[in-house]
This record gives sequence, C-alpha cells and structure tokens, in this order.
Amino acid sequence: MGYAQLVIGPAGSGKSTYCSSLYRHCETMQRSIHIVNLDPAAENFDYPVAMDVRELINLDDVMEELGLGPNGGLMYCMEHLEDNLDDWLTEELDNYLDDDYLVFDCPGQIELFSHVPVLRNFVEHLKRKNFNVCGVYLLDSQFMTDVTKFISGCMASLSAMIQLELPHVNILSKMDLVTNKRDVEDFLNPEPQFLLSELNQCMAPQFAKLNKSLIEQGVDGFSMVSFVPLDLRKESSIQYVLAQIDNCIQYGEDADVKIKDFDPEDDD
Ligand SMILES: Nc1nc2c(ncn2[C@@H]2O[C@H](COP(=O)(O)OP(=O)(O)OP(=O)(O)O)[C@@H](O)[C@H]2O)c(=O)[nH]1
Ligand SMILES: [Mg+2]
Repeated sequence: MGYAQLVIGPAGSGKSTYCSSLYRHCETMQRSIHIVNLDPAAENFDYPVAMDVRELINLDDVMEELGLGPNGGLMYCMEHLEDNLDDWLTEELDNYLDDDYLVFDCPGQIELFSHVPVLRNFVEHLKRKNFNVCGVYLLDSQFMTDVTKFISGCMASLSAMIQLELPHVNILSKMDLVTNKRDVEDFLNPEPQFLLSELNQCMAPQFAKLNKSLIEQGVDGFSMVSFVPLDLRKESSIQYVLAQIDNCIQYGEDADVKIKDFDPEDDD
C-alpha cells in the first residue's frame, strides 16, 4: 500500500510552498516523503523533485509548437499526461516501494478539478496502483475576510471534492498573514445559520432564496466544509495538518503490525 496527497487549490494559494515546507518538516522528523511536480509550467522548486511531469511534456514546447496560450497549453499538457498514465506514470511509480509517501504538487487552474476528468483519472490510476490518496485543498486565508469570498471558496472546494471522490482535507493557508485571528475563526468550522445571516446582510434581498439553498445544500448538506488553519512558521501547525491527512489515508496505522512482522535474522 502506498500513500499520496494530491495538493490542489486555486492559483497562488500556496500549494508549492506547502509542499516544500512539508518536505523540510518531514526531513527534520526523519520521515521519508517524495514530492512530485505535476505542473508542466513550473520553473523553480524549493524541494527536491522526485518525479516531474516536465520530463513527459513541458508547457513552453506546447505553446510554441501548437500556438496555444498558457491556459489552453496547460490543458493540453494535462490531457497528454492523462493519455500516458499507463506508460509514463506507471513506469515512474515503479521506482517507489510499497510504503512510500508521495505528494503531488498540482497546477492551480481551477478547471482541472472542476470540469475536466484529468485529475480524476489520475487519482483512479493511483488507486489501481494501490495508493491511498487524500485530496488536500488549499485556500488562501486572505480571502477569508468576508462571507461571500468564503462561500465561493467552499463551492470551489466542494466541486473538487465531488469530482475527485477522495478523502478530503481543506486547509486555510498563509495564516502568518492574518493579523487578527478572530477574523477567520468564524470560518474554520462555520455554523450554517451564522453564514446564512451574514450572507443575507451583505447581499440584496432578492438573493435570500439563493443564499438559503447555497448554505443548505452546499455547506450544511455536505457538512464537510471545514478548514484547518496552516501557519508555516510553526512546526506544530504543519504537524497538525499532516496528522489530519495521515489519518484520512490511514498512514501509520499498520506500523505496529510491521514491527511485529519484522524478522531480525534478515537484518545484516
Ligand atoms: N506569507 C506567506 N506567503 C505564502 C505562503 N505560502 C505561499 N506564499 C506566497 O504566495 C505566493 C504563491 O505561492 P505558491 O506556493 O507558488 O502557490 P501555488 O499554489 O503553488 O501557485 P500556482 O502553482 O501558481 O498555482 C508566493 O509568493 C509565496 O511566497 C505562506 O504560508 N505565507
Ligand atoms: Mg505551484
């Protein structure tokens, strides 16, 4: 059984920074973790790249040769990845052992996890290869200042959750930039009634019905939209987020069994 995080979220929400902080954290904890770049447009990395989609296809070549713009080019690259799951990805995954823990740093284009099946098929492939996968959705805490932005963030996260059908952890990133923690506290584990009344206050009365159904169907109906705050300056915060994710994919649960199975005779 392998373990994987699929790190998704809007452009600039802090996915790559999270991946590199997670890498350093695990290095300190002497825990093995491999970060995979799935962004065909990425150029600089703060973490050692274990697998790189740019070895398969890169955005500059696609834009130049096919005359596509950056977003169309990216969609083309990701569809190419989808076509190569059985060869490129399978070969790359063969380099990893049973217990390995992979973290996939995804591109930020929101269409990738809302209305094209690329990531979904990618995840299905990982599952077939015996990986336990968790969707890790990052949302920038700078957007948490008012209820309308919060709802739009929730809806984007929900659409990813529904599309990917994975265990899912929502993270509120960049907490170091939040000066008044009170401002975001209301949004971490939101009360549907509170959200509804806030929403009604900042929107015109004709939206009341829409607001009600958004909150009832989206936030309350799924009762899954809650956020874990992440402050990368604090090891304890990274540790907490990682523990939540590990729990979702049952990482570490069979550790006891493995120690018992271990045969000292095999050790040189
Ligand atoms: N203060 C602060 N800035 C952050 C944090 N995480 C990311 N940033 C900044 O936010 C910007 C975007 O961060 P990235 O990690 O590149 O975001 P991303 O989600 O990988 O972006 P794309 O790959 O382009 O979608 C960079 O300028 C980062 O330095 C954080 O925890 N705190
Ligand atoms: Mg990135």
